[in-house]
Amino acid sequence: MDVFKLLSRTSKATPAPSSQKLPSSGAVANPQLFGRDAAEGPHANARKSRKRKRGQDKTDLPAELPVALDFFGGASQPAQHTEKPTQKGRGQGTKSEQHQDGALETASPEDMEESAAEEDYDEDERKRILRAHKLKIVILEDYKVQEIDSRDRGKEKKKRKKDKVEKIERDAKAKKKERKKEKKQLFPRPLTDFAQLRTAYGISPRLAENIKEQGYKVPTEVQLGALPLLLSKRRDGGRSEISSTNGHDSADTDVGGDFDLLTVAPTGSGKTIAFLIPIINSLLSEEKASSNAKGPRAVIIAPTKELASQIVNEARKLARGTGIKATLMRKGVEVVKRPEEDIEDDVDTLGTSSEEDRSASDSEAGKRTAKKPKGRRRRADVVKAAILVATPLALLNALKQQGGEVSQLPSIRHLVLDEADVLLDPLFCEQTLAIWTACTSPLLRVGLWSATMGSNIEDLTMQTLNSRWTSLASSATESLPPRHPLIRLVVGLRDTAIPNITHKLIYAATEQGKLLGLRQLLHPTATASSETTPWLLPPFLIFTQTIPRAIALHSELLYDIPPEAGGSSRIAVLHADLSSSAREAIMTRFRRGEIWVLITTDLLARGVDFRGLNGVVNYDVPNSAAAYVHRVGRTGRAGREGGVAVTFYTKEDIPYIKNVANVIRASENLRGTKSGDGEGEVGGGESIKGWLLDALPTPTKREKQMLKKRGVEARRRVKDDGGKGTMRISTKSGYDRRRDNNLQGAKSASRGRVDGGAGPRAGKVDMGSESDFEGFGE
Ligand SMILES: Nc1ncnc2c1ncn2[C@@H]1O[C@H](COP(=O)(O)OP(=O)(O)OP(=O)(O)O)[C@@H](O)[C@H]1O
Repeated sequence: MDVFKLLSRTSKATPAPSSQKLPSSGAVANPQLFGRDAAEGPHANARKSRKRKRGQDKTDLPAELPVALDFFGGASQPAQHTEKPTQKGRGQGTKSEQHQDGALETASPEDMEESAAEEDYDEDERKRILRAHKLKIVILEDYKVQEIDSRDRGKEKKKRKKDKVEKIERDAKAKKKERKKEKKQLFPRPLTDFAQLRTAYGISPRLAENIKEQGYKVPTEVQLGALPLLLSKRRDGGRSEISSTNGHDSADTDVGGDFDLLTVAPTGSGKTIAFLIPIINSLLSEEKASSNAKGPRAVIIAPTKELASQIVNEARKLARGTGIKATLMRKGVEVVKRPEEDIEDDVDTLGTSSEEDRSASDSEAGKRTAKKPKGRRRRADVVKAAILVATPLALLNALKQQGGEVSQLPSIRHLVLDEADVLLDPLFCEQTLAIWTACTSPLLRVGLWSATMGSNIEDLTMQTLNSRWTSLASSATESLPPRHPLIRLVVGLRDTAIPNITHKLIYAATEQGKLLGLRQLLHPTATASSETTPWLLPPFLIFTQTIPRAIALHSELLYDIPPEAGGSSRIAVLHADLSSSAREAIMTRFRRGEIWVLITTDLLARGVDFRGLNGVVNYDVPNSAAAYVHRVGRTGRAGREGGVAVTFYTKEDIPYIKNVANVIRASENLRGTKSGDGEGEVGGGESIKGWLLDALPTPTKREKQMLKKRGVEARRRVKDDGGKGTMRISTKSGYDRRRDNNLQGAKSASRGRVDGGAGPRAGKVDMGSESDFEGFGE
């Protein structure tokens, strides 16, 4: 027996849906992943003693749809995250408290304002809360200290003789190294209630109202840490709201609101509003100072059009009624006004839909580069919105002038790189850095956000900040403002999948095995008793390695959903080769719950928020550990329990599967799984045994790089696989093949009768039997 088969055997069967809470059954009252039971604030005990009101739990809400069908938890209602804000005790005007058991208790509006205003924490309390929520905030690079160092070094050099200079340099290097090792940790006052945004940070009342209308009440970990950091103002002459490791509120730790931020926080943890709220608030205060300011002052870059348009929607909801506008970079729109003679472009090159193809999954398209503009066109509209959201290529194309020079964007004060690690990955890096460099304001503040961030990204960020500053200094006509630090905020364990989902790693041996396994997921009743088959109710996503494989798998499964349940309209494929309008239409239908199974590539692996998604199937193993974290992070969002991530692997994947197995194990450890006994705290199990992890080969650095770049090589040869076709997904639908097989069977049976013999199929047609499939890997 193949030892690797055991990997799937050791995985516990996922509980049947009846006993399981699913992501599609609606929002959870508390979206936090860690430290939920850490009673917070001086009022925590008082609140605890209040009597819990009956019938306040979300589960008591009248359901419009049967739970199993309400995939998106009432997607039509804006306040779907928590309770309806208009209902008494469920939002607006009331404060709800989340207890360990998920029940809610309420407080009066007066209580809420009062407690939020009073809520302050001493240093120990801040530390305790931040640690309970697994938040770590450090100053990565403090340029102010560096500048003082280099000034001192200059003075020393002059004073001492030449032979001592070397020693000074050595000491300086050692000092720098030491500082890097002992990064100064910060303990900002945690945001434990959204009401504090108004009472403690004075955000615009309209913005506060919009947050409330979204139904957000309990801040997630990343919001708990990042919002106070980004909203706090440096208090001149006063004490900082942020204390540092050594407890000194000295000038060098008083970073209030003035720094660049690199944030690593789990998928679905609400990073989008964590960067949008401070931007909108800052734009609103700037607006008062210079109400005539026009054009974008904040740029948000995202790797795909789907994610960019989702961010625009979120921004519009938060900025409703404030006068701040958010817009998506569209074809033919300009960001800076250009002189008439410079207006030229090939409209087709703007916002090209193929940009997302540059993601690892569709990497053949990665060869495409920003096309040079050609031909003349008429003057286009100039973006007037304050917040511009774009994919890197679309924005760069709009900024390119005749001769390839990139126009500058001196008015941009906020630059956000959402999914920063992929934006700074070789595929997008050139474009992203060109945009970053084009933002020439010395007051620019950069935010880099992702669920995964390698140390190479940190290094690249520091390098970019340094080189940008050097070039600003060399071209500045007046003195530059002092440099601000770079801060890093990490929630939980870096590069780990969220702990609230169940992982299943299934050995399928061959491509045929994977198809069989997938069909078992689609028809779970047939295998209800199986120990190794997880339950996976729609809606779910299926990821493949390449576009042709996604298309082929879609054709294969087209008729697998019975007509009574909606048939082929329930299953769709989405990839970067489709037109923008087709992509938008599919996204809308999937969000509405009309499509149940969506087959896609890594195009949808990052950032895209389908709230009630019950699971993710990695039909093809992801190209890296980070890709796994992002793909599976499409389920279990905002703290929802019950999401399932199924990964099929074959013999070809074995050299690389350790990456995935390690991520699963780390995520299960995070969840509180006790090592060795197989029993988890949250109904999970230790699905990857230590000895099996040891048995798996560790991929070399080169293998990892190649995998990231190209995926499993054998799988790319869809047609050219030496005639064996082992990597091929049949493009004939299962239904058509069954019909052909049955026809074949009927013919041979009738031949058998004529011949007087009785072949194996004589007189018997097994409709739908998996053993009748002959098309796998044909
Ligand atoms: N405080 C909150 N309470 C409840 N729901 C929230 C809260 N904050 C955000 N959400 C919801 O959580 C979901 C995920 O948020 P978001 O898309 O910002 O996650 P993310 O951290 O950017 O994830 P990814 O890393 O996958 O991009 C969204 O549906 C959002 O509306």
